[in-house]
Order: sequence, then C-alpha cells, then structure tokens
Amino acid sequence: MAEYDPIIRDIVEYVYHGQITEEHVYQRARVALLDALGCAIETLHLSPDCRALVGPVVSGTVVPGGVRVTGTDHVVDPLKGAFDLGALIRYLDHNDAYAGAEWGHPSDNLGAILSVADWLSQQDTKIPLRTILTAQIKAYEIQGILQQTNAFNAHGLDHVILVKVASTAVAAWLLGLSESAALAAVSHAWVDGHPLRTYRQAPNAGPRKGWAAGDACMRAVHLALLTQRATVGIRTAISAPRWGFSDALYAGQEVTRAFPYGSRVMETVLFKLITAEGHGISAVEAAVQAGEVLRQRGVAQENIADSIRAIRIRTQQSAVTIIDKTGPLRNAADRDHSLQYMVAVALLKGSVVETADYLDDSPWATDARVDALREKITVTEDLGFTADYYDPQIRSVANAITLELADGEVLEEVVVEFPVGHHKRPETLDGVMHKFRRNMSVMFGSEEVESIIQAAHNDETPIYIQE
Ligand SMILES: C[C@H](C(=O)O)[C@@](O)(CC(=O)O)C(=O)O
Repeated sequence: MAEYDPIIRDIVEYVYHGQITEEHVYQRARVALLDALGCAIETLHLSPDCRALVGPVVSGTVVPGGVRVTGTDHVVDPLKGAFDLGALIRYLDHNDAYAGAEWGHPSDNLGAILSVADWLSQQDTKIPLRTILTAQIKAYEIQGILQQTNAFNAHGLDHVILVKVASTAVAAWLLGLSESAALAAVSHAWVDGHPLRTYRQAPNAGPRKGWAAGDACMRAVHLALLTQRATVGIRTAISAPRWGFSDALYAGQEVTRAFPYGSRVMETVLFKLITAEGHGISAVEAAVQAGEVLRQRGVAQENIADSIRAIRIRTQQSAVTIIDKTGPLRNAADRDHSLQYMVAVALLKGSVVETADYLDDSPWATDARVDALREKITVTEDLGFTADYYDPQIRSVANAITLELADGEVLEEVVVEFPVGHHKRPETLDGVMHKFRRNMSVMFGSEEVESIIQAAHNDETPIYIQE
C-alpha cells in the first residue's frame, strides 16, 4: 500500500515523537496561552457580533460534560467549543501572529486544543497544563514552518488551512488516536476544500476573517473525531496527480518545508502589543513618533491633520498585499486591515490605535479627518524591507514614514524595523503580561487574574478546575 505523503508523515511523526526540551520555550508558551485567553475576554467585552456567534447551535442544548466556553456560561459540544474558543481568541485580530510566504495566527489553534482538552478532562482523562503547552508548541510549529515557504494566499486560499492541518494533528494526539489514525485524520485536513481568503481582502474584508479560525478549529476536531471512529485516510491527499491538493488547488506546486520541526515558531512568534494587522504595527509606532516630532515643533494635537500635506510610507510586500487599502471602509475588519486607517488614527490621537478604535461605534470610524488623512497617504514597497522580512534570520516587519508639511518642508523619515511585540524587542514579554492583565480586568478582579497567572506557571494545573 502507498505511503502517506511526506508532508503528512512528518507532521504526525513530530506530533507523536518530537521532544521539546527547552524550558524557555514552555515559558513563552505560557505567556502565549495567557495572551490568547486575554484576547478571548477582550472579544467578549468589546464585540457583540462575536458574542452572538458563541454558544450552542440550537439554544438550550445541554451537553453533559461539555466544553465550557471561557468567560461565558455556555457549555457546548467539542466542535462548537473549538469554534467558539477559536473565534473569541481571533476575532479582534489582537492574538499573536507569524509571518512568512504565508501569514497567520498560531494561537488560532488554541480553539481546538483547549476545546478537546477541556472536554477530555471532564470525562475520565485529566489533561495537565504541560500537555496543553506541548500541543500548543507543536501546533504553532507546524503552522509556522509551513507558512515560511508556502504562499497559499497566492492561490486565493486562506491561511486557516494550516490551522486546520496543525489542529487536526494535535487534536488527534490529545484524543489518543493511534499514529495511523492520526495520519488518516491529517490527510483529510488536506483534502478539505479550504476557504477563500477573499474575506480578508478588499472589497470583501469582513467579519468572517474573525471566525475563520474558529471554523478551522471546529473542522479539525471533527476530522479527528471522525477518524477515531471509522475513517480511512487518503494517502496521496497532497500529491495525487490531477486530484490531490497540489494539482487541484495549488497550481501543481509542491507543499514544502524549509526547516525541521522544533520550536522555532514559539520562540519567534510576534505578540500583538498594538492591535493592528501584523504588517502595520511598526507603521503605527512610526506614526506616533512622527506625531511627537510635530508636537515638539509646536503643532497642537488638534492641528496635526492640517499641518500635513502628504504622508509617504515605505513598507514590505506583504503589507502592500494585505493592508494597502483606499476607498470606503465598511466594518471593523475592513478598518483593521487598512494601513492608512491605522496610521491616520495614530496621528490624530497622538497615541497608538487600540482595539475599540476600529469598531463601528468608534468616533474614529466616522471622523472625516481620518478619511482626509488617508487620502494624503501613499504606500510603496521597499525591496530591502521585503527581503529582510522574508529572511528567516532577520524576520523584520518594517515600515517607514515621512511627513511632508503643509509648507512643503519634508521631515526626517521615521523607520521602525522590529515592531513592539517582536521577539527581538526586549520589552515584549512584560508587555504581553501587561496586555493580559488589562484584557482580563474587564471581567476579573486582580486577585483572580494573579491566580490565573500562577496556575499558568504550574505544569500540573488541570485544565478542568472543579469549582
Ligand atoms: C496574520 C495577519 C495579521 O497580522 O493580522 C493577517 O492580517 C494576515 C492576512 O490577512 O492574511 C490576518 O488577518 O490573519
């Protein structure tokens, strides 16, 4: 019988036999887990749209021993749990991100991991935190390593394909599937159609980009559970001539892997300390610095917009593809994928753009000065920025801003190569903990928050704590 495609085999081999030995990787995973939970609470607090999506499909459904949806009273089945947790973590685009030929949010996988772990823990298998962190590190790694070299976006496919693949593999492991069943489950993830990323791009950018990860997590758990019961795998799911993933959806290209699986992704994941599409965070920082220069020159904050004739942004290719956007912005997801919007708001506020600033009811969403400033912005790709962005040793996500003033004077360019939240910025991990405390404070008292942090530092913490 034919062997499974190597990409499928390698994933399962890593999930079932890969050893993560370095404690600092687990330490970063704890921080990443807390960050994702804080993002879920932030979403519950700020987004009625996402709140409306969570909970049982049929209201009133009772699932004995079901998955508790963080921050709510909902108890749902493991599929809906994966959807709900994935959507809550991801909805406002504030969870960690990773770049490469493809982009994505590794913590999207936590929807599947936490749902399965919580469900199992309430049956007869107690899942300790260490196991969850291991699954998390591995899901990050599979997604990120495959992102490095495979541009699914170039074929219109959304990057949640990798959430589905990675989450299927770790869900299978958590569920105790045999390796051969896990191979089958992962093969099914590859033949699973795959959503179009049109929901992230103009003119269709919209809320689906917030729940697409939840959808992928749900499907991953479903595929793992189906395989556990009875499903046989598809050995050449990727490579089968004409009908496999490569020929059918990837223009005949091979799916590649440039590095062995280890823990590289957890070690270098970008934490979003500023709510902004990842390729624009350094532009927000540069805009704040440029605004500061204007204020130092005596321009009052309320006159900033009038004092500027033109704004020139140099950026990397991915930012041009994803967030260089003119024209009307129709919803929060449309705004948080607009480089011009985030820079204009940062200049007008005199501080970084925040999650609430993108929402429909934010005053910025309808402020005519934002649109006026957006029109003054030109965005161009800088080939050097693009090269450094793709270089796995550098991994910068640079932006540079030059202001031309109303009187024609051109100010010195402000360049930010490594955005706050980048692993090369020393303040990153403290910043994430600050963000976590702030996000959690909308629902929990400080003692409770501190006890959650403590629990996240104890490998034996059971995921299910009986109140
Ligand atoms: C990874 C991205 C981010 O930093 O938010 C991304 O914007 C990429 C994309 O549009 O594909 C996202 O929404 O997931």
